[in-house]
Amino acid sequence: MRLLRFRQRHFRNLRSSELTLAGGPLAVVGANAQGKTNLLEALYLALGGEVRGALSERVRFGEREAQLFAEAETELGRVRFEHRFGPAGREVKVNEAPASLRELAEYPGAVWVRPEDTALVLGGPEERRRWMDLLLTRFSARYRSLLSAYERALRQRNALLKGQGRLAGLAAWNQKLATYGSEILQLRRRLLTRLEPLAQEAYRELAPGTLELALRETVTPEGYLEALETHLQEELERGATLFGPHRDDLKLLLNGLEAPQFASRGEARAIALALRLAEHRLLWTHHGEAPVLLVDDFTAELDARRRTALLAYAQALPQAILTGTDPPEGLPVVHIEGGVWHT
Ligand SMILES: Nc1ncnc2c1ncn2[C@@H]1O[C@H](COP(=O)(O)OP(=O)(O)OP(=O)(O)O)[C@@H](O)[C@H]1O
Repeated sequence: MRLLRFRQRHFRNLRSSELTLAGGPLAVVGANAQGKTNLLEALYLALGGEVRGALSERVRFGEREAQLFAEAETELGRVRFEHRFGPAGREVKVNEAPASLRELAEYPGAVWVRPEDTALVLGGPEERRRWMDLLLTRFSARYRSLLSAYERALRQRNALLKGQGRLAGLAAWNQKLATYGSEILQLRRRLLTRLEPLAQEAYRELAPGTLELALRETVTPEGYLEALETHLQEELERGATLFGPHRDDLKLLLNGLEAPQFASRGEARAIALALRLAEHRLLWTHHGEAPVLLVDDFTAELDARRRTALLAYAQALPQAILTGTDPPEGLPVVHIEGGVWHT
């Protein structure tokens, strides 16, 4: 997939309205706080990406609504994406017709690599769960529905465990939770089988050492219902559901050691980068065409070997956009200052 044209209005500090893009790698260069991250975030959202926090925060201070527009070339032909967001919510159109996030997932979109990704390694289990969940929703519309059905059932069951309702209703919620939860576990297992070799390969290219990925599950799909029934007393005491995908974690082992506890910052950055590149490769295989690779602050915490490997990967893609305070050698450059860009 290749982004050909991008337009924006009132997105954070961005002032220029239009950017025309060629294929291959491109560097966006500027001093701190000039809008490099904002531009990448805008491109990511324009191509269907999902971000944390309210979209209304992305509207320029003092304005009511922001608009993003992207025209891309895909194997299915030219596609035009339009987004409007503000206090009234988000409106998405694909080729002028209203569309849902679910429909956006039919395109390769973009993968966004950021310094904050180290939280995938050094942060808590919820960071890694969220990453797996977001990735799975890009492959499977069913996963998206399962996840929201599971979360709804979990809230209801937890309310009963906290004494807000009649316990007689618990059996029905156990059944629902076990049905949705088991399928979620199966889909996560399938994801991991495909993801692990890709992450290992990516890590080998970036740094010495061996990376392993595994799920840390609180319950198996087969034993789910029984676990809910047999641990009821403990769950009543704690007022929460203690088993299921909402409690699981993605185990990251570097040379056999738990990375969240033992990895250095540089190693954590390399592991996080390997996870993102694995995500990119997996989406590429799934769609049969590469997502646009967006790399924010490409020099951040990467040593020379890692930078070279990342640059080599980016240069071989149909399109990659990298930001930094200094231009990487040999790449076409767009300069950005005070939200205004120029080539
Ligand atoms: N909703 C908004 N409206 C207007 N300006 C905003 C909004 N949100 C963020 N900004 C401003 O955008 C500016 C640029 O931020 P951005 O993160 O893109 O910088 P950057 O070029 O990536 O810098 P760095 O190199 O420091 O990471 C910041 O000064 C920030 O205050």
